[in-house]
Amino acid sequence: MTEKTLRATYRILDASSNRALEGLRTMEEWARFANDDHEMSAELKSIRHCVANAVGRLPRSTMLAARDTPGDVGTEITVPTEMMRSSVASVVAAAAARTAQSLRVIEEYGKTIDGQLASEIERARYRTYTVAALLELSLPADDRQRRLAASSLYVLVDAGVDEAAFSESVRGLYQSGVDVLQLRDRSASDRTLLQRSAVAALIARQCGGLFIVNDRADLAFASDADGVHVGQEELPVADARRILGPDKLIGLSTHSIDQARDAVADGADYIGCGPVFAGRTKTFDRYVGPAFLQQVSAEIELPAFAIGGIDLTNLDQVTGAGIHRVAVTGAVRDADDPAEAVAELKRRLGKPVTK
Ligand SMILES: Cc1ncc(COP(=O)(O)OP(=O)(O)O)c(N)n1
Ligand SMILES: Cc1ncsc1CCOP(=O)(O)O
Ligand SMILES: [Mg+2]
Repeated sequence: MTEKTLRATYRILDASSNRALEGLRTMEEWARFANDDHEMSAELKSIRHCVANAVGRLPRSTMLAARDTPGDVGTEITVPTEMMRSSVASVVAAAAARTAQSLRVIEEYGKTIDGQLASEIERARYRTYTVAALLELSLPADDRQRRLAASSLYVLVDAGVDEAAFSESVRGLYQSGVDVLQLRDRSASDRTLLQRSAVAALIARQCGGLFIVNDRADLAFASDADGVHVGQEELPVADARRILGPDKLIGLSTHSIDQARDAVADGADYIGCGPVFAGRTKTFDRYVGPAFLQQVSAEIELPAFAIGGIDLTNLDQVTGAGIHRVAVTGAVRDADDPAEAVAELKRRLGKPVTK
């Protein structure tokens, strides 16, 4: 191994051992000071010492000489969301991932220098997988994802005639059982959409519902909505994610199984599937029908909301295709008693099959 290669290898081993030890310590602090879990704390401390002892087999002066933090280009490479942790669950999850990745790096590059080091690190890595899983499971799931998984009725509304009427309608819909509400209004100005979204986001939090802005990730961000819904021709999921970060919801419209598969690959949190039937709100050249829903139900693990012309007269065709989540507009907007329509839709949908 050339001098240059050896130095680079020690530099990698130095950086990765620091990263692994920091990740283990981050997990250990929660197990110790939040969970008061003696067994988990002791295991994480033991792993940390095993890693330190294994890395101690390497010449420390050589490792330190290879360190060059000012010259580390990686310190300049940032992604918008890496400085964002909206929950302790995401802190612990990030520490667990960072630790596992770093231990794998030490193990692989360590094999070129000291096989005993590599095997000791391998054992530490397997122990880390186990304790990290237990620690993550001890934390409340990110509430937004949990509420999304439990959602079955999603209603799209417009901005209404004024803020007071909009607020009253939104609160009434959540209180009657709507799980997810989306503001979709092409006729409203940005200012109106922002103001309505901020109000709806607040009411959603008060009522335990989710609030989504249609199309506009910027407005979703500015109003602190729970997320954004984008179509195939709008901002790609990855770009919406850069704006909203890892803990907001991004929904994507899908019209084919390939688009649904792409939505999973692109990191969408849920999908809209349609338009299923002809409806009263938006017209299309073609309708996907229940057959597309059957394909999604058979294959796609993301929460999938059927949309397009769905109401109580055809809901059985949706649930019969295996989809127990729907997004509607007219079925509630045009009902004589919207609250009763919501209650009946929820009753007919039952508890969603949590995917
Ligand atoms: C839940 C849900 N599903 C689908 C859509 C349709 O979105 P899109 O295809 O972008 O069309 P517009 O709603 O923007 O006209 C949706 N909004 N919500
Ligand atoms: C926005 C949208 N995208 C596909 S169908 C649709 C309209 C849904 O409204 P309705 O439930 O009244 O058909
Ligand atoms: Mg759209």
